[in-house]
Parts: sequence; C-alpha cells; structure tokens
Amino acid sequence: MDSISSSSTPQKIQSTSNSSSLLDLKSRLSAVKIPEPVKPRAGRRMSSTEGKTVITKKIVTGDAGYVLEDVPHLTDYLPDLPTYPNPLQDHPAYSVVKQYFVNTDDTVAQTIVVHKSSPRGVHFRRAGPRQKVYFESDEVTACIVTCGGLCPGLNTVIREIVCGLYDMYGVKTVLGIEGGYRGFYARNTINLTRKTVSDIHKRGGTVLGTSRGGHDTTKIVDSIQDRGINQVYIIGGDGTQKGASVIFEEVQRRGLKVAVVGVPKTIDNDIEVIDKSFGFDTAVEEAQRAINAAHVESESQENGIGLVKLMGRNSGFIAMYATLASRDVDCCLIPESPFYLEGKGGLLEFIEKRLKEHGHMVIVVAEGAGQDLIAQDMLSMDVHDASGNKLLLDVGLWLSQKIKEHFVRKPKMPINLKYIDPTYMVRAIPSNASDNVYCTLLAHSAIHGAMAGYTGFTVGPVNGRHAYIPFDRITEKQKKVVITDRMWARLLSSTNQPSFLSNKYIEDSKKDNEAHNATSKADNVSTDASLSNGSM
Ligand SMILES: Nc1ncnc2c1ncn2[C@@H]1O[C@H](COP(=O)(O)OP(=O)(O)OP(=O)(O)O)[C@@H](O)[C@H]1O
Ligand SMILES: O=P(O)(O)OC[C@H]1O[C@](O)(CO)[C@@H](O)[C@@H]1O
Ligand SMILES: [Mg+2]
Repeated sequence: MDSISSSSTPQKIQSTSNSSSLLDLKSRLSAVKIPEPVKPRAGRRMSSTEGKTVITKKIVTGDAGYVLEDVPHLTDYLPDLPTYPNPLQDHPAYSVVKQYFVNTDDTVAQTIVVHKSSPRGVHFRRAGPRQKVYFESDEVTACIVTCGGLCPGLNTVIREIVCGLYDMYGVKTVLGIEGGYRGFYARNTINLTRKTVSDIHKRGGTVLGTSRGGHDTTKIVDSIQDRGINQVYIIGGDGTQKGASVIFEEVQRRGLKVAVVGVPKTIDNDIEVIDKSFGFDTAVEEAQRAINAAHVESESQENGIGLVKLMGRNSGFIAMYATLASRDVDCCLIPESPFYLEGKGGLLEFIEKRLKEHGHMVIVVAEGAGQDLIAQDMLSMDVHDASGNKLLLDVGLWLSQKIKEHFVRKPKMPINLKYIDPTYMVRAIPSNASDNVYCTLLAHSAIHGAMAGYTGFTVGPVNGRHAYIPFDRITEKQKKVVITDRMWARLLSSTNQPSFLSNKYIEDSKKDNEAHNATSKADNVSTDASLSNGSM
C-alpha cells in the first residue's frame, strides 16, 4: 500500500484507533475497531469474521495542520495480499508517458485558497495508476451497476469501465447488473465486452437499467460472493453511495478480497466535495433550449411570461447555471432561497414591475423551490419514492396557476403565460463532448484505484485533480447553492431580481455560514461555500 510522508520522515498510514492527535478531530471520527486479519476469499461465504466492527475512517495527520482523509485498502483487513507489477508499464500507449504512475505521496488539497498562517487542511489521496497492483488480470471479475435517476453520461462511464479494464489491465470479465441494486439478487447478469459497449455512449439513459429502492445489503453481498465478483463499480447519487458504503462494510466484515468503488452520479450536482458531477454540463446546455423557447414565446406576446421548470430536488445548481448561461432569464427560483408571492417585495409584485418595464419576462424555477409554500396552499400528503426521497409537488403548475390568478384580478394587464417543463428532457440525453471526456477520467480513476487495492471510496475531481474520497465524506450531507456566496450574488445581479429575503434572514444565514466556517477551520476542514459554488 502507498505510504504518505508529511515530513521528511515517511509516515505509515495509521488507522484512527491508535492516533491520539485525532482526538481533535472528534466530530469527524467514529469509533473504529480493526478486524482480525482473515484469509482472502472470493466466491465463498465466510462466517468467521461476521459481526466484527469494520474500519470506517482512516486519518493521517502531518506537519502544519496537514490532514489526509484516506480511503480504505484491502490490506487493512487482508494484510498478506500479494502484489503484481502494473501491466501498464509494458503498455505501448502508456509506456512513453513520463512519470505515468502517481507518486505514492501525492494528495489533493480540499482548500486551495489559503493564508500565510492557515493550516494545510484536509487532503484526499490522488487518483491514478500505481506501480503495484493487487489483482492479476485474469483473476478479476468486475461488475457494474447503475442506480437512482438517469443522468447524461451513464453509458459513457459503463463503456469506459469495460474498455479501460480491458485496454489498460487486460481484464476480460465484466458483468452488468441490471435494474439497479435489486438486480444483484433478482436478475441474471449480462456480459459486458468491448464490442457490446462500443457505441453505447451515443445513447441516453443506462443500458443496464436503474431503479430506486431495493437495497438489501445481505442479499447483494451474497450475490457478489456467489458470482465470484471481486471488483464492484457502483454508479449513482447520494443514496447509491450510502448503499455502496454499507456494501463495503459488509464485504469487509466477511473478509472478502472485493474492491467496492463508487462513481458519483447526479444530475442535480448535489454531491459534496467533488467539483462537479458528470452530466451536469450537458443538462445545463440542454436547458438552454427550453429557456430559449420560453424567451421567444414570451417576447412575441404582450405581457408574455415564459416559465421553465428544471430539475433540482434540494439543490438549485441546474437552475442557477442555466440562468447565468442564458442571460434571458428575469427571475430564478431555487430551493435554497425562500420566496413569497404576495405583498411588498414578493414575486408577484416583481413580475408586475418587470412586465411594465420590458413587456415580457422569463422565469426559471427549480423543481424543489417553494415546496413549503405549495404545501401550505394545498392539501398535500407526505409521499416518498421507493428510496425514501420525498415526492415533490409540481411547483411549475402551481406557480402558473398563482400568476394567472393574480393577473385575472388586474384586467388592465392581461398576461400570456407559457409553461415549459423539460425536466426529463435534460437528463434523458447522451452526454456532451466535455462530459464524455470527464466520464472517461472518472472511469479510469475508479479502475486504477480498484486495481491498486483501494476500496470503500468514491472518485471525483477536487479542485481539478481526481482523488479518492471516503464514502462518508460525500454522503454526510448534500451540496447546496450557498446564497450568501458570490455565485448567487452574480445571478441576482444578472437577472436583477430581488433576493426575496428579509434582512434578518440574510444576517442569520451569514452567521450560520461563519459559525460553520469557524467549526470547519477548527477541524482543519475547508469551507464548503468556496468549493460548492466555485467562488472567485
Ligand atoms: N441510506 C441508504 N442505505 C442503503 N441504500 C440506500 C440508502 N439510500 C438509498 N439507497 C439505495 O440507493 C439506490 C439509489 O438511491 P436514490 O433513489 O436515492 O438515488 P440516488 O443514488 O440518490 O440518485 P439521484 O438522487 O441522483 O437520482 C436505491 O436503490 C436505494 O435503495
Ligand atoms: O422521477 P424520478 O426518476 O424519481 O427522478 C426525479 C428526481 O431525480 C433527480 O433527477 C435526481 O435526484 C431529481 O432532480 C428529481 O427530483
Ligand atoms: Mg439522491
């Protein structure tokens, strides 16, 4: 396994259980116990270690406040695993690359804006190929599963995992798990070959199918063992990564030589720590078509209003970026920024004002915006999907209705409202060129990590560098638009819409952010605001 040297003396990776300095990081640590070493097995169940506590955190501290939030490695619980030279060293394409293998000490900083006296802060292990691998090519039986909602690029990631395993490491056995997590125990697998996946990146959706709900950890790990799978690639959002984390824990508990790797997927871009999720750019681009249509429709009529609903259950990134990109939007409403309809400073007053000024307007609303307002207004039931996500009320229809009702009371100002709902259209398409390249990098990072014996991690870019991130760091909370950050201010100044917030709300939010940042600094954890919105 790689070691990290944070000073001139190389320091072996330590588990949290025997590092006293880690007590300072107590909010980030959970009690851990290293299981007794067990012999590696694949394809057969083991009971001797069942019920043992598993490693959940690996933190290494170094000089000047350096912290590495490391990811688990197979040797943490299978210490005697043999290693093999990385076949890439003889690969004609890669052998010419200068320093192709990642330096074992390389880590990626979570915070890159620092002061003279700032602690070095949290780092993640840099992704990439290692000199030694823990799997022989013909020993690997990999599987791929896609879970949760659709997202442009799912097929590209599948393709690139299959082709990357074959091209770089000579792995020929890759199984597709159909229909999400439940496919592990309810369906047969399909063989994925270079040939069968060769042009799937040109199609939207996922060739494997997907689902919500149906996560049964025991049955899934039984299936992994029964099929002799030793690398599991799990593509999905926050819920999926939580599922991947418990699969990893169960694999570890059973002492299996199985690498469990997450590839983060979400159209909403609501995954913490990583710069951006794949498919997001494609979705923002596709949303432009709907916004353009809304603009054309609205400016062709007197007092025309074009209303576009975009995805974003809890985070308004698609709406915010689509608005900023378009320049035709007069008002953007997102879940993070509460608004109200009636009275001074309310949305209806603003619409009236903008129509008087421009004669038309475009409103973009994220599907999760204003949910509490709608719930107050309508008799609504708390309904959830199979994964436990709250089913949203249709803010687009509701808003259309409210705007129409308002202007009916103003006969001198008849409006012409067109409601466009492209929500599923922005995610059911193939990924664009830049997302395709991004998907390739994610797939390659995932493969290199698994081959190098890392497990229990998600891959993703952190400040532009691909890194291996422990599951808990991306599942502990969802990334949100920070409305006291500069990016939202840019949006407000581009649309020239009111913030719809009371001064008290703004002050309270600032205080909350300051308190959060202070705690983060104390824990050597970066401020989320700067990352989540790409502050400049
Ligand atoms: N806490 C959890 N533990 C185990 N499995 C979970 C958990 N939360 C969700 N899952 C499983 O993960 C899968 C996907 O979850 P979900 O439907 O919430 O989508 P997601 O991965 O969050 O993607 P997205 O929200 O972007 O569509 C489902 O099969 C669900 O059962
Ligand atoms: O209708 P489905 O497939 O459950 O997906 C809808 C949800 O999935 C997402 O696209 C991703 O979580 C949300 O924006 C949306 O609320
Ligand atoms: Mg989710």
